[in-house]
Order: sequence, then structure tokens, then C-alpha cells
Amino acid sequence: MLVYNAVFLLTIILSIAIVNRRVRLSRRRLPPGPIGHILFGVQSRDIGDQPWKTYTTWSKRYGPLTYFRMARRQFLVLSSVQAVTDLLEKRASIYSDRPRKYVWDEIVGRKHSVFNISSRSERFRKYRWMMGSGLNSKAIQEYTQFFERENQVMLQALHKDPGNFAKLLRRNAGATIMQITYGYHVTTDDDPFIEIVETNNALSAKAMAPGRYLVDSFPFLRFIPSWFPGAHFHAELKEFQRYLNRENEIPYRWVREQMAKGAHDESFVSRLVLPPGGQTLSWEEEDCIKWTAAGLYSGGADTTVSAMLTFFMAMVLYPNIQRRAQDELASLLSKGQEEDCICRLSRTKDRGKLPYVEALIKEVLRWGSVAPVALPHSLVQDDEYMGYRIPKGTTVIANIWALMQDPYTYPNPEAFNPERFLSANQPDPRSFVFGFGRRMCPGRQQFAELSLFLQITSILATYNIFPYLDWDGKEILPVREYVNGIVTYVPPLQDSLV
Ligand code: HEM
Repeated sequence: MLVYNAVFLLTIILSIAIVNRRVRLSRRRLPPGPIGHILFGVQSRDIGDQPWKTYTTWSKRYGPLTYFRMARRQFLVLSSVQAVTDLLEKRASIYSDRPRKYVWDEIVGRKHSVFNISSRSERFRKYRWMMGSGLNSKAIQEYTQFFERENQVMLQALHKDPGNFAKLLRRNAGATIMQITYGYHVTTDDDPFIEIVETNNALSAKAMAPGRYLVDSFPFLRFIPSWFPGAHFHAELKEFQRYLNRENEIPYRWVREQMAKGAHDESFVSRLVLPPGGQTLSWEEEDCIKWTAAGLYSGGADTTVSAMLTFFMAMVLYPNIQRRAQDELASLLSKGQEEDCICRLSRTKDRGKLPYVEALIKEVLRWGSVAPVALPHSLVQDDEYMGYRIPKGTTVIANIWALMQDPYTYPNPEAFNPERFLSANQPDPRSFVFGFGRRMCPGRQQFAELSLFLQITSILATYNIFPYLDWDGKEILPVREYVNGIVTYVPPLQDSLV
């Protein structure tokens, strides 16, 4: 009886505490931000096609937390190092989910993709484990030969066709990832597998733009028949589904066929398909392998190309920095002091021996902000921060661009200046540009950084990068502008030549 009473009392006390907390939370104000339309809230046209810039302007008016609503969805943009660290890192256990997008997850069937999977699902842990095992330093060491081989292909192609460098960078990134992920050797510029994933990346960026589909906020709209005016989204989404399914199935099936013939190259997929114990895979396990493999290409190709395009632009605009990096390389890669020629290409083991080049790579990542608003996170329970209430389900966006362009953190942020990472004690941008908490980029250290190091050092060692000249011999300099997408790009830089 005594125990029963004690449990009863405890339950009442707990319930009062929970109700109290809820009441206290609901009384708190939401963070400040634009209101927008009375019914629909902020609309995509208010955000524009460079959201990071709009969010940065808002942060100057509203502070480091900007809250807004788009139809029924709630958004919180974080624009300071402190807010990002406090919420996305220190409270990662509740800030690492992804927002549910009805269209994308349910209609197009992408809820199991690596990028969208809920952090609360069993698959999330499985995916992270698979990617960790395929992208750790030991695994990558075995793939170094492929990075180096594709680099050489790129260097030779640059010699023949320097004006086409953007396409060559794209091919290099795609070919390296296809080799490592599927053991597939890309030999032509119009490879069918690459075409599949490239099309998918473009479609994903289009479909995931905030506010693109009203049906995301009002799922009942899916019942509108496709012939109804304005319901063109039905046809568009069917097309997306058709394309996107190819990405998971076709390359995976190809690996299985090669394995059955005993003709496969070791790869991320082949290792997971043939686990050390030799046990057979369940349908679920095979499905996880397909999604993670597809995720590596989507996550790795665009991002490294974007960073490399920024590198090219910076070298055109800052020839002195280019020269200084080349001098440092020459002193490491030339045979002896009396020779001023570079006698070999850089290798993985040269990492750590080129402080200026390493600083230059950090500056490429800061100045260019490959994914200026990263991928959105979602909050799984009500929270409170800086005296504000943050409701469960809020989509949380890290404005990495604002962090990287903050003049208090990085004085004179518009200038491309690797020096800032040598002399001044400015924060390492790699702590931010690869994302946060449990969603942090799994390809970060071993893949992305190694790939950038090898590409940048081998290009600097073999070529000079100059601006394009017009018919009158005047230099045409690129403008530091980025076009929208999940990953952003310098618009095609055909105006520069190697
Ligand atoms: C310069 C290169 C790269 C940059 C700047 C970059 C940046 C990012 C960012 C910002 C995120 C989102 C993190 C978050 O939600 O907080 C992310 C996620 C991801 N990245 Fe990268 N990335 C790069 C290269 C790569 C490479 C080379 C791979 C694979 C080979 C890769 C695979 C992924 C995957 C699979 C995710 C999704 C993780 C998840 O949602 O759990 N990335 N990356």
C-alpha cells in the first residue's frame, strides 16, 4: 500500500512538473523574424535565390536567431558560431533529425535516402556505420591509387583542353567516386552512370527548394486531380520518381553482376556485400547498401567540384597567392636546391608538409562556402534557448555563409587571404562547412580533404592559372557570385583559362 501511494504521489508530482514546463515554455516568446503573409507566412520569393544572403540580412535585423513560418512549417535560422555550437553541436541529440517533406519523402519515396533518413530510425545508425567503415582512413588508403590515377587523367586533359576545366573537374570527382563506391572505371566524358547521378542531383536541388510545393505544407492537396489547373506537380513528381530510382538500382546491380562473374574491383559496395563472416544479406541490408552508396556520389561529387571552382576563381583573382603556393610546392617537390623544376606530383604522404597550401585550402572552404546553408536539421522536442521557445518540429538552418563572412570572426571576410590561418588565430572553417552534430559530413576528412589536397597541389605544380583575355588582350576577371542549389557554384567559369 505504502509503495502504491508513493508511486501515485510521484506520478502526480511528475505530471505537474511536465505541465508546468509546457506552460512555462508556451508562455515564452518565439525568436524574432519576418512575419510575411498573414495566412502563408514568408514565401519563397521573399527568400530569393540566394537564401544565405537574405538570411544574413535578416540576422542583422533580428539577431543570431531568426524565426519565420512558411505556410504551416516553422523555420529557425542560426547565424552565429555560438548559436550553431550551442544547439546543433551541444544539443545534437535533439537537433539532428531531418525535416519531413511530404512530397519528397512519401510521394517521391526518398525518406530512406542518407540525407533524409530520420536520426531516430534504426537505419540512421546503420548508414552512419556503413559510411564510417567505407570512408575511414584505412579504407581510403587503399583507394589512394584511384585518386592519383584520376588526377593524372585530369592533368593530361587540362593540357589538351584548358578552357573546359569545369567539365574536367566534374569528371574527375565523378570518376573517383564511382571507382571507390562501385569499382566502376569511368572511361568516357559522357558516361551513362554519371549521367544518372548528375541528373538526380539537379532534380533533388530543384525539388527540395523551400516552399516549392504547397502540398508539403498541406498534404490534402495531393488529392487534387492532375488535370486540375495548377496541379502540374503530379506529373513532375512522377518523373522525379522514375529518374531517382535508377540511381539506387542500376550501379548496384552492375556490381552484383561483376561479382558474380568474379570480375569486380574492390569497392565500398563489394566490401559490404561480402562481409568478412561471409553471411548472406537480408533485403533490408542490401537496401541500406544501395542507399548509402548512392549517398556517397550525391554527397561527394558536387561538393568537391564546387570547392575546386572556387579555387580556380581565387587563383585567377589573386595571382600572388598562386605564386606563393607554387613556390612552397616547388621547394618540396623539386629534386635538389639547385634545381627549380618540380620533379614529381604531390602524394598523400605530403599532407602536413605544406602549411601555406593547407591554409589556402581552408580559405577556399571559407571564402567559397560550398553549402552555404548546409542541409536543414529538425528539432525532435520543444526546446528553449536565449529565453526563446523553439517548438518541436522546427526546421533549423545553419547559415554557414554568415558564419564564414562574419567580420568579427574573419576580419575583411571578402578578401581571399590564406595568411589568416597562418598568423592570426582565426577559427578553422572545417569545423563549420562540413555540417554539425550527428549529421556531420561523413566524407569530410578522409575523402573531401584528401581529394582537394591532391587536386589543388597537382594543378598548382603543373600549371599556371590565368584569366581569360578578350579580343583586345584585356583580362576578364570572374565575379564572386554563387548560384543557388543545395551545393552552390561559381557560374560557369569558361572565362578563365589554365
Ligand atoms: C568540400 C567537400 C564537402 C563539403 C563542404 C561537404 C559538406 C557537407 C554538409 C554541410 C553536409 C550536411 C551536414 C549537416 O546536415 O549538418 C554534408 C552531408 C553529407 N556529406 Fe558532405 N561535404 C563534402 C564532401 C563530401 C564527400 C566527398 C562525401 C562522400 C564521399 C560526402 C558525403 C556526405 C553525406 C553522405 C552526407 C549526409 C549525411 C547525413 O545526412 O547524415 N560529402 N556534407
